[in-house]
Amino acid sequence: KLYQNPSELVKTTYDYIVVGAGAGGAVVAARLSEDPRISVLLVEAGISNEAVPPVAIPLMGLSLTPNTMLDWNYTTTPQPGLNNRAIAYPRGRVLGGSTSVNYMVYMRGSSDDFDRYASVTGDSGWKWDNMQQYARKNEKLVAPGDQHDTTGEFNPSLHGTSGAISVSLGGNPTPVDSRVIATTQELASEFPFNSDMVGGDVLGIGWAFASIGNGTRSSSAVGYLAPAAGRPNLDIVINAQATKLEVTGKVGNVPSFRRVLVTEKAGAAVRALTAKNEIVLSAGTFGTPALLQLSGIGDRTELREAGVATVVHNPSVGKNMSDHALLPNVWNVNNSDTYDSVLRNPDEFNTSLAQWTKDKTGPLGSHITNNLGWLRLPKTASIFKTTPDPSAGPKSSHYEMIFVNMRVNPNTPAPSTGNFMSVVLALISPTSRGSIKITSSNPFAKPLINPNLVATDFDIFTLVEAVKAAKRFVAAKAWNGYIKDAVGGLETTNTDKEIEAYVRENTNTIWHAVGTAMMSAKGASYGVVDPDLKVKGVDGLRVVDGSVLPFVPNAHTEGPIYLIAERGADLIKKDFRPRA
Ligand SMILES: Cc1cc2nc3c(=O)[nH]c(=O)nc-3n(C[C@H](O)[C@H](O)[C@H](O)COP(=O)(O)OP(=O)(O)OC[C@H]3O[C@@H](n4cnc5c(N)ncnc54)[C@H](O)[C@@H]3O)c2cc1C
Repeated sequence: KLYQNPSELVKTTYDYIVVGAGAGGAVVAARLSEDPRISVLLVEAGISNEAVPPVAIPLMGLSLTPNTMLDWNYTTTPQPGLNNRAIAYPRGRVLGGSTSVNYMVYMRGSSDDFDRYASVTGDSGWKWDNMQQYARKNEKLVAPGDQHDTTGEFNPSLHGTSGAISVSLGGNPTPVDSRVIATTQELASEFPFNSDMVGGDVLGIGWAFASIGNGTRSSSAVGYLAPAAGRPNLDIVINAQATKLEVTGKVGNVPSFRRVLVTEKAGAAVRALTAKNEIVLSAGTFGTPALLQLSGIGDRTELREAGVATVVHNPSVGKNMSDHALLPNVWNVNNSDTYDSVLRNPDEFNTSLAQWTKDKTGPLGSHITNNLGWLRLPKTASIFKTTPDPSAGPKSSHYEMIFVNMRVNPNTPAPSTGNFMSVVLALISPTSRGSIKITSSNPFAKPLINPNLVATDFDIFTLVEAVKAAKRFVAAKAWNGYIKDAVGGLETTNTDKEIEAYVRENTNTIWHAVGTAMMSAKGASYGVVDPDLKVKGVDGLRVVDGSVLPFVPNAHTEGPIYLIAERGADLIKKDFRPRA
């Protein structure tokens, strides 16, 4: 049953309480409640995804954040690597979490990523080969919106066809796509074609998948919660913010945390809810460490400064944040068939909306990108003299190229005229690490979020090289007559020094922060959760969301987090014993 706020809840005790209904929490709540013996309450601070129709419309994803009612509306601390700019950091505050507001690029990561998670945690269950069963539980490959012939665009044997999330190739061909693919033939040694990036080797350029089915967003709310919502053993409460976990006893000499305080908003009544088995934290890379810290689990000095009494001293809580920095590069193009005009011209928008409403096709039903590329610095790059290669392995990249049939730039408003193409770069194997910490015991006060983007020599080096690679890419003959000129500052970058200044002035984030409650081996001297996702040093708490990933993967993060959550749900189910 769906409750509109915590005061409506009839029951206050469940076997499991899951906090946060995003990529992690929706999976856990849906999978646990498959077992009719298990009662589950899913607690979500935000509203229903169905309350805001544009959530379902793929290209309107661009308008859902930042600074909207669907967003936690975070701003980072000033970023030294970005000329001290403080940037917006959106996070979904809605059923589906960030999967209801994100841009829907769908990937799994590289085999190296998961093999590294296994080796860092000492748990072979996180290995790529073992995780493929969960990829299949997650993915339901469906035809693209325009039903085009997809032969040669992917390898069907690698995909799931009966999972929870609808996944498809781009449903609206753009003038950019064929030129990108032609460039992979023309400049094959530097930019080879990858026939399918979900197979574990991400390297090369190929066709992109999106969590879109029938021209509609397939979020964790749509794919996992909607089919489970009628189960008598699953309750979901929205407009319900968890503000604190409370100690309910001791097991051996460690404290149990089986009570969570929940409220609709500051000043509203507080409900105390009890989990007989476990509380599962799925509040995301910012929400989960913040809730741990508010509850006295964190670095004791930071907690003291925030006015919170320490229950468990763990200096790793909120640390080790790794994120993909994003740098949009934009060119004017000789073609009026770009998405720029759909989004700024009311007549075109209304025509497209009518088309989408009729049959879910057209620009609004399409994905922001039809092609992606995952690339490495050359082995001979000078940076490797001073920095060991931070990538997860040889099938993993240092930077990504995202090809977009419009101007993308989160830093400045779109101009009122012009047609554009963007090669958006993302820094995939950063060596910078950031952090999050609360500054007050007030759960409604914003935490300090410091992704610490582009803070190292490796990160700036890689982005500068990536800009040069993007320029080489669009200099291919395939773009003759299409690309006019670079804009947004790119046009005046010739030397490495000029490119560096441009990078620092224009880089943002692609919103993939992970790692702030990282997994590590049992008994390790660092880390927040064990490989079974149980919080170290306490009883009754697990974390299942992006915060457990020790390194940001070779993927847009929803896919890998879905996989982690599918296995996490399996681990929890295996441990289930009815409790009085
Ligand atoms: C604008 C944007 C674009 C993105 N684009 C892509 C993309 O194209 N492809 C991709 O793969 N990934 C993308 N991502 C990233 C991806 O969506 C996230 O990595 C992923 O959803 C994170 O999953 P999660 O479960 O860790 O957290 P979330 O999905 O963020 O879920 C956390 C949930 O917990 C809730 N919550 C937090 N605190 C509390 C509390 N105290 N009490 C109750 N509830 C709470 C939140 O409201 C939210 O619903 C994007 C993200 C953003 C913001």
